[in-house]
Amino acid sequence: MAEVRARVQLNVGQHSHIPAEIVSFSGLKDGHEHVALIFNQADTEQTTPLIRMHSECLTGDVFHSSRCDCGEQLNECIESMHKQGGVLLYLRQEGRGIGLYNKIDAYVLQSQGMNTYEANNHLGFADDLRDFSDAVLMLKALGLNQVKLMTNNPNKLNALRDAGIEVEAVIGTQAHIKSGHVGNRSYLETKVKHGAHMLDIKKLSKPE
Ligand SMILES: Nc1nc2c(ncn2[C@@H]2O[C@H](COP(=O)(O)OP(=O)(O)OP(=O)(O)O)[C@@H](O)[C@H]2O)c(=O)[nH]1
Ligand SMILES: [Zn+2]
Repeated sequence: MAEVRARVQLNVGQHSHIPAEIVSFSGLKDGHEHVALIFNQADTEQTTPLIRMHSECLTGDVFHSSRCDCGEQLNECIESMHKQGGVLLYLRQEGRGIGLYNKIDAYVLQSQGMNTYEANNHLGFADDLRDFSDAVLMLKALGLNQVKLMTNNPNKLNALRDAGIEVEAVIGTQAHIKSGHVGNRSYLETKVKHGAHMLDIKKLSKPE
């Protein structure tokens, strides 16, 4: 069982204009400082709030790197939750759980032609090391057993359903495509073809 440790107001978003609360927890299992952002008090005011489990991506979330779509997904999520309320779980699972330095090593291999999963495997890691059990503990600590989930990743849906959280709807995020030599098009295509992601592949293969 995890519990809310502290909850405090702050404004977020690209212009610090979106009111939210940040929540810390006690009793999480994996030793990382995961946090929740709550919009419009959705945890107490809504029976089935929109939620997102967002895995940390320093390069994408902070620097808006061309190699992925994480920062754009994060902004899209914050804007949606500003409008309709929601709970954003920001999970400290950098690089699908392999950590930042290993992710940079994987990028080196991707620059040499491997795809994102091959690079992980070449470094001795599974395709995806993430475990969403702390996310489930966070939802339960907030009293949430019934949600709408914002994702394109079927593993996240399965993780919640397996833990007894009722997922009433899955809302995909948009395809945020960046072209060019170190763009994210082939990264997103690989996630669709080999990772069963539910992104619209036609949009990805369409020339700009
Ligand atoms: N190992 C590795 N991790 C990456 C790479 N590109 C992005 N990541 C990480 O992948 C994770 C992406 O997380 P999420 O945004 O939750 O995404 P997702 O599994 O694609 O699912 P949704 O965005 O919910 O559809 C972050 O932890 C990133 O740091 C890469 O090339 N290699
Ligand atoms: Zn990223």
